[in-house]
Amino acid sequence: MEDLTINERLFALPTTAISDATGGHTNLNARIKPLAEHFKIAGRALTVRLPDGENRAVLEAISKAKKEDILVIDAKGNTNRAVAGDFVISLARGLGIQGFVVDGVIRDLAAIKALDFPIFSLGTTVAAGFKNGGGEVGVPISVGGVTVHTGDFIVGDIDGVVVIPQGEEERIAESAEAKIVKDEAREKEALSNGEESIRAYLKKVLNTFK
Ligand SMILES: O=C([O-])CC(=O)C(=O)O
Repeated sequence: MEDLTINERLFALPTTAISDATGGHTNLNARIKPLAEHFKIAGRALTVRLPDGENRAVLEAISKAKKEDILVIDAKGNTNRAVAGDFVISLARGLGIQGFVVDGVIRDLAAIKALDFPIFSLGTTVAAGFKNGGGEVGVPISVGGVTVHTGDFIVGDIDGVVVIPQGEEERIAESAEAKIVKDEAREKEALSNGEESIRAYLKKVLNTFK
């Protein structure tokens, strides 16, 4: 694994293994889902806190983001007003932003799918957000029931989104990688020989919990 960067290592890991490594305490609420099944992200958070129904601060965040950042947007669970549509998403994509995680909704889903830009959100709506201003970029936020700081590591895939607090990523990657090796060995043991090995595996596990 020495040759891979931490981004590459975490990108290669399923969120489920990362959740096992973190203890599952920093997984976003399951309502925040990828808008296409193949969407996958792994990178640093840049946080955005929006006033209810507003979205102008998303532009400020796009202008401040570094390449490969993931915008993590606290829209307070508002499902009536979009934090972005295909135009704003195109701006983000054009500047090398990796994806959005939104405790709220976006719009123009068909065009966004065509852009193949990964978004994890509560879903979609038709109405644009208000543009009166307000909101903050880079402050601690609460998204999907989890506190997120700028610089925390975010990984998202078909199962959902996990947060790794900044500084924990090496330890969590190592632990998740080890878990995968262990799970593979367990699967091999249980499934190698049909019913016989399945029964033997179940017997062993159930006995350890007696
Ligand atoms: O203007 C907005 O609020 C979002 C929008 O429609 C777009 O980005 O295309």
